[in-house]
Amino acid sequence: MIRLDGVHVRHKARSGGLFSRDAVHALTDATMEVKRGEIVGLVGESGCGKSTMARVLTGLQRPTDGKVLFHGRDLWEMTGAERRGDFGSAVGVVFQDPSTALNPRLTVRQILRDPLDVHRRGTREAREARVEELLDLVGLPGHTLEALPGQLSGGQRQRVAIARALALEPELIVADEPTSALDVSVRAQVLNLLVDLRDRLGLGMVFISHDIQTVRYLADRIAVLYLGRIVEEGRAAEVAGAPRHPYTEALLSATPSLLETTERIVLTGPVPSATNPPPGCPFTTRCWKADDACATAFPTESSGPGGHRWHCVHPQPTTSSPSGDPAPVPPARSTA
Ligand SMILES: Nc1ncnc2c1ncn2[C@@H]1O[C@H](COP(=O)(O)OP(=O)(O)OP(=O)(O)O)[C@@H](O)[C@H]1O
Repeated sequence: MIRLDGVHVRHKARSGGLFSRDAVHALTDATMEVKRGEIVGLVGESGCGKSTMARVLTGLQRPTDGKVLFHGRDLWEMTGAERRGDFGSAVGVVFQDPSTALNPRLTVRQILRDPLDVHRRGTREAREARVEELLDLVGLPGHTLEALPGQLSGGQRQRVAIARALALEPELIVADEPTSALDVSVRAQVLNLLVDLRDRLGLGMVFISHDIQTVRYLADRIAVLYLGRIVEEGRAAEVAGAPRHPYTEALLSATPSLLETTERIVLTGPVPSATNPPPGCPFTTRCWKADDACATAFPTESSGPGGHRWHCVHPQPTTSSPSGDPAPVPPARSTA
């Protein structure tokens, strides 16, 4: 449905309010695709390029290089009207914080009707019927329609935001950390709702999170981002059950599940600056396996079964089954 082909996003770096000659490499050579009915999880630490990827996928950010193909058509060769119209209605976005994403002065009815009015969808009666259908889709009771966002709980507000994203019957939903601002008690409900909507509507979905254990629970495929690069990508069972990139293993060990006995890998130091990143593997400065071979050039792509691919000179051995079973306990280590 949608494919990024060698996408780069670079920004001009600023220092002290002035633009410098340096570039911020927010995304480098990103290639990935999302099929209909599939949930792709994007994971990585803060600043690794997740939101940039979301902006590229939703047409809000034009790549500096590379292509965004929607059903094979180059998004940036479409006219502005096509991009806003056909593409704009085919992609829905759910943001992290529903408190700031919803206009506090509009009722839920007005919030849900707004995209239908802007895109002139059907008659007035048809739009009203669609608004009620949307509320039903996300499991909210009818009286919610007359409420203001401030009168709803965080979980209910996020359901409204999801309903709004569905208003124009999109093919793709991009959800940028949609549960991070919510109470722990309602997170699972919102995650279940997203999976349920994918199943019922056959949507493609990109789910962005810094928490690989959450992503593993609902995604079909996972792409792991580090300093603007996709360092590993594949089916969730392989990436989370038998990771090949040390960074993926470190992310997995950071939030171990109750069933797993994998020892925690402590990554020391921050993610390096995205301004003029080093030519080699971006993970070199924090990797316990790094040697001179890692510092010279970005590792070429290696691949395994099911489209599993990774960029690492010293990949993790394939020790565990890709069924998601726990990997054997690795030796204790730290990058300190
Ligand atoms: N408009 C911009 N101008 C300059 N640099 C930018 C701009 N937007 C993003 N960046 C930089 O690009 C890199 C990737 O940012 P991005 O927001 O995509 O990361 P992220 O993984 O979403 O982080 P977070 O989880 O904190 O939102 C960061 O180094 C960020 O500082």
